[in-house]
Amino acid sequence: MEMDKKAFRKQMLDRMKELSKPEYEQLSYEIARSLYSSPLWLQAKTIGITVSKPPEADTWQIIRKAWEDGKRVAVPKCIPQAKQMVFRELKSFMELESVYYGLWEPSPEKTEEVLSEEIETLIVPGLAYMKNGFRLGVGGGYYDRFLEQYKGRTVSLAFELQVINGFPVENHDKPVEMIITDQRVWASGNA
Ligand SMILES: Nc1nc2c(c(=O)[nH]1)N(C=O)[C@@H](CNc1ccc(C(=O)N[C@@H](CCC(=O)O)C(=O)O)cc1)CN2
Ligand SMILES: Nc1ncnc2c1ncn2[C@@H]1O[C@H](COP(=O)(O)OP(=O)(O)OP(=O)(O)O)[C@@H](O)[C@H]1O
Repeated sequence: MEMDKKAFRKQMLDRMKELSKPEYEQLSYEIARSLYSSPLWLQAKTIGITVSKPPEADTWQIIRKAWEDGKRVAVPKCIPQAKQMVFRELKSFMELESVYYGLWEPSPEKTEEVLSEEIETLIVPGLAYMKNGFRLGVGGGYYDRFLEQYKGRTVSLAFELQVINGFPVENHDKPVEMIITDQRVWASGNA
């Protein structure tokens, strides 16, 4: 099972990497525009969001737009020993530091913690999704653990090619309410 997942993650990443830069930019832009018209975006004053690393759909432009719209942006910092995440308020990209795997995280010296209950809409990252909202993440279990106690709304952003028919789901997997792709919005009805 774990080996299956590992090979499957690599396969998904390889498929995402096949997007050309213009495709990546255009599809990311379409996903972002679709998000901006969603109540999950419009109604949230505080959003939780990761800082994307290609080939993940771009979130830098979404963070910028959130600031323009006067939203509070909370970005995760991982605590690897505990496999937990703490969200911290990002007011400038210059508050980011590169910790591992080329991921950008908020610097604890430059940012303040945002509590889970303050996040109204959480944008949940993943590599692959099923139409019913189940997702396969990068494998730390950080989001599955966070979602156990998180009470707000959830949405994932994905290229349509990441939405597939089936993959192994485990007991601890928590579906997202909605998946926004470059082509459509998949609502899970699982809220
Ligand atoms: N852009 C972005 N930021 C993100 C995530 C993401 O998916 N995308 N995350 C989404 O969760 C968190 C970071 N996730 C991580 C997941 C695993 C490992 C890690 O240490 N992996 C180990 C193997 C762990 C395992 O297989 O159980 C390794 O590769 O050695 C690190 C960070 C928070 N930030
Ligand atoms: N709620 C949880 N409690 C304890 N362990 C968990 C929980 N969620 C996940 N795990 C463990 O974390 C590891 C990674 O989980 P999994 O492969 O499901 O992550 P994932 O699908 O990539 O999701 P995520 O985006 O959360 O990392 C597994 O060893 C799993 O057993």
